[in-house]
Amino acid sequence: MRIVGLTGGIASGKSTISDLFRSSGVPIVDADIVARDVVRKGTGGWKRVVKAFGNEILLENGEIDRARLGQIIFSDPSKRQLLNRLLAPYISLGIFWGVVKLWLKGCEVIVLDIPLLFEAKMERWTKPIIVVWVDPETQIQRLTTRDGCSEEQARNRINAQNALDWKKTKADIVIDNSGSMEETREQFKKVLMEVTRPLSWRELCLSRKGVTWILVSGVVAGLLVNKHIS
Ligand SMILES: CC(C)(COP(=O)(O)OP(=O)(O)OC[C@H]1O[C@@H](n2cnc3c(N)ncnc32)[C@H](O)[C@@H]1O)[C@@H](O)C(=O)NCCC(=O)NCCS
Ligand SMILES: Nc1ncnc2c1ncn2[C@@H]1O[C@H](COP(=O)(O)OP(=O)(O)OP(=O)(O)O)[C@@H](O)[C@H]1O
Repeated sequence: MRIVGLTGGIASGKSTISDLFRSSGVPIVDADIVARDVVRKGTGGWKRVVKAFGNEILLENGEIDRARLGQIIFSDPSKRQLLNRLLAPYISLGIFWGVVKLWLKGCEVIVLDIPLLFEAKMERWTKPIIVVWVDPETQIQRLTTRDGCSEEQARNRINAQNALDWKKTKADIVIDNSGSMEETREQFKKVLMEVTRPLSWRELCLSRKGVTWILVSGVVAGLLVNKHIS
């Protein structure tokens, strides 16, 4: 199985690239969705977050007020570290289950869309690593437009992550998403070809097909040896 890492900065275009993968038939495990699921009302993650941040981060229906929690953690690094510490085990487990489910289905190439891939030190589990990059002005402009936040809020959010230029140096593949969607789609075509090239032996051995093949070969070899001895 090939586990491709997809990361970047906030509003650099990860979801946009994820959507292109999905519509090309490549399944995605989306860490933002996992992170939402693990804090649904009544879950273990929800209890931990409410205990640490108090009832003032709850909406009337008892769900977490994400906008409120976002304001708190993106303006206070110690609170952000606390939230990250509280949720990291739940998010990692959720991502792991996402991978297991796709493995059981027999998927051979999957993409993990993880904004904090490097920060959470998960990059060692993925190859290749794709970084979606944008220039700083475009990033601020897209973030303020999409989330309706001020430039200062946008900068706080950007600074809450490792620098995008640094992430770019750690990438196997860089998608420059600073231009038009058309330009991004053109780059994506090449990336898709690279990502869906035939699996290496190692990747094949890790896939469901490979594991089944190894098990069947082992059993057949065992039977033959047994027959030969007796
Ligand atoms: C703070 C929260 C409630 C804000 O929710 P909101 O719906 O406004 O944003 P959303 O979850 O869609 O995240 C948007 C983007 O913010 C960035 N981001 C989210 N959490 C963090 C964080 N702890 N540190 C740095 N950047 C973050 C990511 O780029 C993400 O794609 C939420 O982001 C959250 O629970 N974050 C902690 C969990 C986490 O680490 N998520 C990232 C998954 S790896
Ligand atoms: N090439 C592009 N041209 C114009 N707008 C774009 C382009 N790529 C993405 N956008 C827009 O920029 C915004 C951010 O993109 P997207 O949501 O894909 O980023 P993201 O990295 O997934 O964000 P987050 O980190 O918050 O999850 C969205 O409003 C999206 O429609």
